[in-house]
Amino acid sequence: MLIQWFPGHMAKARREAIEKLKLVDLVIELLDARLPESSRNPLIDQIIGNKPRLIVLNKADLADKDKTEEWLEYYNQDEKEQRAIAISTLNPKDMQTLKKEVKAIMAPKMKKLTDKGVKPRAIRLMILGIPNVGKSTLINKLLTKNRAVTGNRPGVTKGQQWLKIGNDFELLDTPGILWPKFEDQVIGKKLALTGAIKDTLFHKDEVALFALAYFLKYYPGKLQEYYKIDEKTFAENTPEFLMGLTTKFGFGEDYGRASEKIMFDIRNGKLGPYTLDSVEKSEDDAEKTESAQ
Ligand SMILES: Nc1nc2c(ncn2[C@@H]2O[C@H](COP(=O)(O)OP(=O)(O)OP(=O)(O)O)[C@@H](O)[C@H]2O)c(=O)[nH]1
Repeated sequence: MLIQWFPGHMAKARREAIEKLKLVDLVIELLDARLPESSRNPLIDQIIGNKPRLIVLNKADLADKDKTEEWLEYYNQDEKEQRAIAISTLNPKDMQTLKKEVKAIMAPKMKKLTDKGVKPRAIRLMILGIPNVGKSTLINKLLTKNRAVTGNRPGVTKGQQWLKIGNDFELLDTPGILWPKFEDQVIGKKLALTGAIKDTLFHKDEVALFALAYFLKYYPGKLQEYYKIDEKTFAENTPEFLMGLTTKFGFGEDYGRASEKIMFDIRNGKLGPYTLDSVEKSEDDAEKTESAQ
């Protein structure tokens, strides 16, 4: 579901997310592993506040493994007091890892409750993230067996239901959907390329040119292999390169059609795994923001 975001939608999404947060013990902040920073909502820390959270980089099967490791190291630095894992909803084992992590984060709180004599209860969860990061897929995958709805609990009256995951967890059946970042053109192109925002917000050629420039810089071998091009075909100048590929595809001068094909191929991992955000860049940006304040 792709939404055009306007201030009214953003305010409503924020309000709804905050309402849901009140009902849960822990929030799963779902990100796209191919763009861990660009797929975060700009106000996420404010919205989640001190609520325990597990950052989950989803679609790890489509992302560059080395970069995913770097991102996990970055998010799991001790001083950040947060936990992050990478998963793919295609991998059932990853669902077990996710549950284990949630339990580990919640263990001290749950122990405190049982020490006080409170009967042990299921951990209540919700999933929160921008469009297209895989929220609905994750909900379905977590519920492979024992799909059941529990009644008589907060939330149910608000048109939501708790879904039971075994005996240990209850999950809100509707995820929190937040708006993506769009104040920055580069982030916008990354989001369009991976399908998180409508690619019609940009001219198709713009997104394809951005993608080609990125792959030429970081993953030239993937372009070479998938499009079967030799080194000579690589033009320094990306528009020229796009023109060369259009001819190679047999699309004449239809650069729009070639751009669509390139976007489709990259979005769907045809060229292999890739990551569009880098930890170093993110650290530079954080420093710039701090020094500007
Ligand atoms: N390769 C891959 N694709 C995935 C994974 N998880 C989800 N997807 C795909 O990503 C697309 C979006 O997934 P959804 O579950 O609809 O995402 P969502 O966050 O609920 O999207 P909205 O309803 O727009 O908020 C679908 O085509 C899924 O099949 C994953 O781990 N790997």
